[in-house]
Amino acid sequence: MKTISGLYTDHYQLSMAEGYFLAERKTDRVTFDYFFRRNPFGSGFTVFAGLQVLFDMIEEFRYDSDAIDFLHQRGFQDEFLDFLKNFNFQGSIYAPREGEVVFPTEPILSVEGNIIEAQLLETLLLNTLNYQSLIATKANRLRQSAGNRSVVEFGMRRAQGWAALHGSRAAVAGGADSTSNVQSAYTYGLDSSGTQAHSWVQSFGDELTAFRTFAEKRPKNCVLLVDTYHTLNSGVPNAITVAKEMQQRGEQLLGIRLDSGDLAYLSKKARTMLDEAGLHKVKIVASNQLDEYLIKSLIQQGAKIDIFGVGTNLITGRDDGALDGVYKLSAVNGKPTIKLSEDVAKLTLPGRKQVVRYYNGNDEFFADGVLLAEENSNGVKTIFHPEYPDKKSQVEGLKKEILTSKVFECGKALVEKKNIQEISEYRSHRVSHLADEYKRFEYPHIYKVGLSDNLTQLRQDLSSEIRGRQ
Ligand SMILES: Nc1ncnc2c1ncn2[C@@H]1O[C@H](COP(=O)(O)OP(=O)(O)OP(=O)(O)O)[C@@H](O)[C@H]1O
Ligand SMILES: O=P(O)(O)OC[C@H]1O[C@H](OP(=O)(O)OP(=O)(O)O)[C@H](O)[C@@H]1O
Ligand SMILES: O=C(O)c1cccnc1
Repeated sequence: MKTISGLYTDHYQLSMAEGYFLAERKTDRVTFDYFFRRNPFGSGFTVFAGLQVLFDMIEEFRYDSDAIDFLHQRGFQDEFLDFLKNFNFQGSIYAPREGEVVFPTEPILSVEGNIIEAQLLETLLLNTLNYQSLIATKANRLRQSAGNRSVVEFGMRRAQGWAALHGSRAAVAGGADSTSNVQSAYTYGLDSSGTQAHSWVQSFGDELTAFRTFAEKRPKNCVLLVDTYHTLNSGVPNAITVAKEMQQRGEQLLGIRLDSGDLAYLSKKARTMLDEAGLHKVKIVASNQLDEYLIKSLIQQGAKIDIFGVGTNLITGRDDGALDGVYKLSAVNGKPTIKLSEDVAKLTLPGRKQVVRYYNGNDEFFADGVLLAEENSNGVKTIFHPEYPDKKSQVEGLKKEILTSKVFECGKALVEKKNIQEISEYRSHRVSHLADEYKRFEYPHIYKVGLSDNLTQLRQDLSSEIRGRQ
């Protein structure tokens, strides 16, 4: 299958691009903002992920002769197609680092460029950032539940097709330790790991022979699946026999895997049996429709599980099909623009903006302020609720940082590429700056995102001006 990055878009983006070109607007300068309106999974925050993948894809965003022929057949005009032949994105992108903790309403990322290049990027950008941020947020919840135990992503077989390639990467960025997805591990430098399936045991018929053969042929990182016939009567005893044989050869059985039944009960029993056989180092892996709530419950039940394998619920972002991130036009040729809505929550934020993060006295994140780009953040004393401006927070004198900076310019990323481990560490470090109330799974405290006075005023003025014209 040949994919052409420039065609990785919705048809209407190309229709508009052609329209802008033919209307001689190709030099118009615009700003688009990426933001979402609701944290997924009822979370108190979202983990921003996918940025480096987006950069790689933008750097390759081109139209080769096959793409041009294809668009020609679909009725796009020669003049526009000649323009596309030389297309490459030359705009700028402002964003936080991948792995940042982000919140609804704030413009997480802004694209500045000519109207055609900024428009053509929309679908690719939303497709990449929405899905990876969704999965990274889910993985972070699993990480929170699992504490210092390991989490392995097992979901490729249940993913929405090729989404698994990005999903596994986002899972590791969000806090999983490794993945079963070999393609994603290869593409993105992730740790891959795995155990064995029931088919291995079934193919031998005799469980002991199955375990023994696996251990003899693949002694390194050997994990035996113990629930094909009877976990406590045959699986664990046979694994113990093989573990002892391995010990005699100077080898170490890494673990056993439980994949059905009461995982708390079975893991405790299995741990006792392994310990009584002196096999304290053999780890217990558990899988079977796990999620962050089940992992929390298993730990509360005293389950003796060292490694959680999580598939379906992680890679599909259950129970949220998507992060609702959108890409909205906020300025044209230096002039702020707004999209009106009867629903105040859906009014867009006009103009070029910056996001400032404020800290409280305990070095925890206190609130985020959305300011106009030209504002001096030192002059901003108060931020106002985006829907109810009567609600405000004082931010004068608080420690602060500018969250977004220029990260892409003239067709190239400006920031050094981080490996997935570094992205995950950054996420972990940033999450540690959030107070526990925001990390609660049920009804977390709502983090404050406020607008500066100037931005509130600009939004109000523009809305009134446009409504006055209707
Ligand atoms: N101690 C426990 N507390 C809460 N939930 C558990 C516990 N043990 C297992 N579960 C979960 O209960 C669900 C059903 O487990 P069960 O063993 O019935 O699975 P199953 O899919 O029917 O088994 P099989 O794979 O053999 O068909 C799974 O999601 C499993 O993770
Ligand atoms: O349950 P998940 O979180 O999605 O994790 C992945 C599942 O995939 C494998 O099972 P498989 O697909 O072979 O079938 P099974 O569930 O019937 O064991 C594995 O044994 C896990 O049970
Ligand atoms: O390695 C495993 O045990 C594994 C991998 C994918 C799905 N289920 C289990």
